[in-house]
Amino acid sequence: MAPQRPEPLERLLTDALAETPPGRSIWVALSGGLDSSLLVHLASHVCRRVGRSLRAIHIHHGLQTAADGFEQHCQALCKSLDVPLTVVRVSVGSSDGGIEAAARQARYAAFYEHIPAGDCVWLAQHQDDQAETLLLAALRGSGIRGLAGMPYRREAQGLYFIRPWLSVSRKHIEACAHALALRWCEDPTNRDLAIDRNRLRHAVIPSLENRWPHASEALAQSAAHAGEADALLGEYAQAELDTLRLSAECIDAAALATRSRSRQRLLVRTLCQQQHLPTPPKRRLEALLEQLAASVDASVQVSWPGAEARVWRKRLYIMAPLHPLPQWQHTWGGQPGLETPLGALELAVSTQTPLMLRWRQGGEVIALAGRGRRDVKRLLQEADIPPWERERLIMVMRANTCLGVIRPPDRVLWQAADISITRATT
Ligand SMILES: Nc1ncnc2c1ncn2[C@@H]1O[C@H](COP(=O)(O)OP(=O)(O)OP(=O)(O)O)[C@@H](O)[C@H]1O
Repeated sequence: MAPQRPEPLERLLTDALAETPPGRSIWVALSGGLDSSLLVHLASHVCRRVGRSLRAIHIHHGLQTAADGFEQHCQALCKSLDVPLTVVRVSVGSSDGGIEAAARQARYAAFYEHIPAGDCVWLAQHQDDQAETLLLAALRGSGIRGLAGMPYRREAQGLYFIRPWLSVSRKHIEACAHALALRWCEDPTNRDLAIDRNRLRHAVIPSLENRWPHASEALAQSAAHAGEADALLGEYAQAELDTLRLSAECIDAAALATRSRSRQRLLVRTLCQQQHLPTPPKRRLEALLEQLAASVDASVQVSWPGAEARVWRKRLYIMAPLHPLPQWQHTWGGQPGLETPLGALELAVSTQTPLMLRWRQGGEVIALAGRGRRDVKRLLQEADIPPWERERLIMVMRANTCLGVIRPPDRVLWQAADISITRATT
């Protein structure tokens, strides 16, 4: 392997710095493997040169006996570079995707918990990792989002994740590490061919490269094209959803039903992504689309893990699954921040006598200013509140008199003439 100079890799780090908000720290996600060990090494030079704050974070998964050795290596490396290191021990639970996916989940949860919002995390994945990710997605039958592989830059839960070396080959990184006589830890599981990614890395891709020497580069390039197409579709879908939106909660199902099937699929998936909900599996999605044009009175519900969709009065609602409500009622002195099963009630009311809060039971009547005594049921129908929400309203009661109807956490639907319920923030 011909030794490589590190300058091109350092230049990519300088480019990545431009993507990092000024005044915020950069954190190298340091596994202790070759790539991230080289990343923290070169990042320490680049950041020192331009006076940016650099830190490293190592997640100790505790999954293998070698894990302690990884931590010691990270400690020694960061000490030699004078880079502050945070080590987080996590316990890896179970996941449908196997132990690898569970470790990844635990790792990201640790990033979100231990890195301040607004900071930037640098990951050491490179072109060959991207090629593997694309092939894995294709073998799962993924759509364009999966085929886009890993993004260069992504924002999640207030953190910025950047992969500065996504366009660099593994060979180049390895040659640089050797040229610098760098030390790193070899993960013994990297050789385990029972793991899909390892099989691609050690058996499938080398065989492809025998015939097509630039196979990894070409696959990574395809992922980049798919990423661009995905982003573009996202922009179109976003603009179209804006025209279909009827309120913060729903879009026009009748208008959606007039679009082509492929457009409907894109719009429903984008709607889910906007709400940070999982997208429906193929069959569930088709079942939902079949029912988009249901009659006004029909009430359609299609569920999938982590989300559900409802069509009601020709409107499409997509939401997190509604869990059954527990038995609950509570005495309220009128102060904001009262914890309810649906979150903290951010409302206040000045009252001499304590009020009782409870779920709607039916039969409540409220005396409204200028409108007299009204059935809450009738008011809910007139206000077009969807049926599933009608059961999740909080009634403000004094003895048997209904004084207010609240949609948690802070929307007062109606209040009686002799009371004033206000938002705590105003
Ligand atoms: N235990 C960990 N602690 C902190 N960051 C990690 C850890 N494991 C992985 N990462 C980050 O996620 C990236 C991708 O993980 P992956 O498992 O593909 O890498 P690796 O082969 O373990 O390590 P390397 O990329 O350093 O050779 C790593 O480059 C690293 O930046």
